[in-house]
Amino acid sequence: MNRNILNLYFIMGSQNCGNADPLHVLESALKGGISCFQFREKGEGARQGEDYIKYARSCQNLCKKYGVPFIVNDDVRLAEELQADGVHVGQDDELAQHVRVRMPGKILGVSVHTSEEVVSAIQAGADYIGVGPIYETKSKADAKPAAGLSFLTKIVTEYPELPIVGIGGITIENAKRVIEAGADGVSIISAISQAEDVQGTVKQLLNIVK
Ligand SMILES: Cc1ncc(COP(=O)(O)OP(=O)(O)O)c(N)n1
Ligand SMILES: Cc1nc(C(=O)O)sc1CCOP(=O)(O)O
Ligand SMILES: [Mg+2]
Repeated sequence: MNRNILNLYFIMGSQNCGNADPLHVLESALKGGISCFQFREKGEGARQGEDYIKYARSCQNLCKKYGVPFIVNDDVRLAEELQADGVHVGQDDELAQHVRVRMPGKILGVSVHTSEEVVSAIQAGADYIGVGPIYETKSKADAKPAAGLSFLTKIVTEYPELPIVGIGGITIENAKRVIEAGADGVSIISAISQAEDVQGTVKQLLNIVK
C-alpha cells in the first residue's frame, strides 16, 4: 500500500452531514483533494437495506471518478460485494486475520489503542493502523477517552515502517501536531463533513498535512 493515501483520509456516512446532501459533500471533498475515503454508514440516521447498498455504490462511483481509494468500514460482506479497495475493522469487528483471508490484495486497516493490539494488527497483515481518539470526538458514541499524542508518538518510533493514521477530533487547528508526531496522515469526519466550505477546508487541510 502506498502510505500517501493516508495523508487526508475522509470518513463519512449520511448521518454526519446534517441537512446537506452526502453525495454533494463527498464530491466536494474529492474535488478538494482527499487521498482516501471510508464509507462509514452507522448509528442514528444511517441508511439501511437496499438504500444502504445503493448509496454505497454511489459513493464508490464518485471515488472511482476521482481516482481515490474506497474503503468500507466494518461491513466485510459489502466490501466483497462491491469489490471495494479495502476494509477498516476495529477491535469489536470481524477479526483482522479473517478479513485478510477474505480480502486478499485489498487494503486492510485496523484500529488500535494498545501496543498489544498493534502487534496483533501487524501479525494479521494490516496495511495500516488507525490510532485514536487523539482528541475528543462527538462523531463516535462509543469512542474511548482522548489519548493525546503520546501513544501515537510511541508507535511511530517503534514501528517506522508501519503506515499510521491519527483519528479523533482532528481539525485545521490541530492537524499539524498529529503530522509532526509522525503520523502519515489524519483521518477526519466532522471537520470536513460539517464544514461550510467543504472543498476549501479540504484544501487547507492538505496544505497542512503535505
Ligand atoms: C482510519 C480509522 N481509524 C479508526 C476507526 C475506528 O474503527 P472502530 O474502532 O471499528 O470504530 P467504528 O468506526 O467502526 O465505529 C476507523 N473507522 N477508521
Ligand atoms: C470513527 C472514529 N474512530 C475513532 C477512534 O478513536 O478509533 S474516533 C472516530 C470519530 C472521528 O470523527 P471526528 O473527526 O469527527 O472526531
Ligand atoms: Mg468498526
